[in-house]
Amino acid sequence: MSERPRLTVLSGPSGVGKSTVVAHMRKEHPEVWLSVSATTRRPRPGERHGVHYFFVTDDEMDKLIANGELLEWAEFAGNRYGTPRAAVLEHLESGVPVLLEIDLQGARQVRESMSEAQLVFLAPPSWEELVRRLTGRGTESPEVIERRLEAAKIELAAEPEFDITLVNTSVEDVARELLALMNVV
Ligand SMILES: Nc1ncnc2c1ncn2[C@@H]1O[C@H](COP(=O)(O)OP(=O)(O)OP(=O)(O)O)[C@@H](O)[C@H]1O
Ligand SMILES: Nc1nc2c(ncn2[C@@H]2O[C@H](COP(=O)(O)O)[C@@H](O)[C@H]2O)c(=O)[nH]1
Repeated sequence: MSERPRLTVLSGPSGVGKSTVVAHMRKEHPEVWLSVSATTRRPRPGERHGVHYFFVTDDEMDKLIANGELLEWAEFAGNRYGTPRAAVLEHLESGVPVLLEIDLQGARQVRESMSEAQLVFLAPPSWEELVRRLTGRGTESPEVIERRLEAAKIELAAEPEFDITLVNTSVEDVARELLALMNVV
């Protein structure tokens, strides 16, 4: 019987490059299963329901929370986000390496409920580069960027809570390091 893999959580400030790194990693290693979160945020152009997120209404999110269907959930910059519990547990049970890409509040909840999880913090090379990336992505209004940068200050201060920090200078390097941490390569 294969050993149950560890759950890996990837967190870090908005715009640091989490999705970019994960997409790069999964191009070469599609066997890594990335949890699809539920969110009340509106889809960005190109985002698809069930692929990037499950886009839900406030009422639907209320029900997911009330029914205990989320492993963790948090409010981030004006929207709610949560990880569907059942799919995560099923994939771990079947021996698949599982990755969650979630915020600091979610990472803290996972640490409480699944102590075997490894928590990885993705840090920017500098504050200026983080601002450049978040602004340069062009997906958020100036007001939302401001909220996300306020959250980023709190997230950066929480870095010591994580098991390991990777600095996202090179997408390729970080993707390789993450795969090694997940025992995939
Ligand atoms: N190593 C890198 N060097 C330069 N630009 C990068 C790097 N990694 C990511 N980027 C760019 O930074 C921007 C933000 O990346 P991405 O959307 O992956 O961030 P994120 O951490 O997933 O953000 P969020 O938490 O808001 O979803 C994108 O435009 C991406 O192309
Ligand atoms: N606690 C959770 N945080 C999540 C989840 N899914 C995504 N996120 C985090 O939210 C912010 C914003 O994401 P965006 O797609 O709107 O840019 C980012 O830090 C994500 O990692 C989740 O299920 N739970």
